[in-house]
Amino acid sequence: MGCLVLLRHGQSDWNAQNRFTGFVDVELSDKGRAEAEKGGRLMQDIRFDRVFASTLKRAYDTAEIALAASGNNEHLRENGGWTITRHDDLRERDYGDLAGLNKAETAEKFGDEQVHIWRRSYDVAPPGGESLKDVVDRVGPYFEREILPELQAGKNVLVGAHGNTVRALLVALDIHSPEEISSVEIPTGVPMIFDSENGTPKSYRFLTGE
Ligand SMILES: O=C(O)[C@@H](CO)OP(=O)(O)O
Repeated sequence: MGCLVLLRHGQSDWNAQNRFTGFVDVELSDKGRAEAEKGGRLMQDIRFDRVFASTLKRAYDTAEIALAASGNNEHLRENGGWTITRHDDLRERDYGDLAGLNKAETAEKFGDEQVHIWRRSYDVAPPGGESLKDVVDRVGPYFEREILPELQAGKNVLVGAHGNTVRALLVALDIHSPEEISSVEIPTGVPMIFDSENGTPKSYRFLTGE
């Protein structure tokens, strides 16, 4: 079994502004680029065979910055870029009508409880968007079809992901239950390395360098 690392993107401009982002293709902030570099340095011992990312630039930019900073993955450079398999199924949860709104202002308007339900419930979707369960239903099958066979073939795999796609994968892999996942928060730019059992990833730890 190869090694799996999930990497939530570094801080984005809209994370810094506390805005719902979802499918909107925003840039990394300077802090986010620095987080991606630090994450890459912490992965200096891992030589990846395959890299996957969402089609949103904050995810693949983070993966590229981290690969460059790792110093151990030059074989993945191609034509001035990097060999990364990008797919829409790995995008952040669609926040629908909330995309672009400030989270604190939205909580003032609709109440903290309603905003918490939109952000962290398992099966309630924000207006016009996806619930976490919807994300499990698109990320889980993609993982099983495209990523798991690579791990089972002994390949080391990096996935440039998003907060809610990581949370969805932790449910899809049965590492956290739908109840537990509502209180799980994923830090930006910190690699998550998985241990496997019986051919599937079963537990994880954050690589913080501490
Ligand atoms: O806005 C978003 O797309 C996500 C991740 O930044 O937010 P939240 O953590 O509130 O689900």
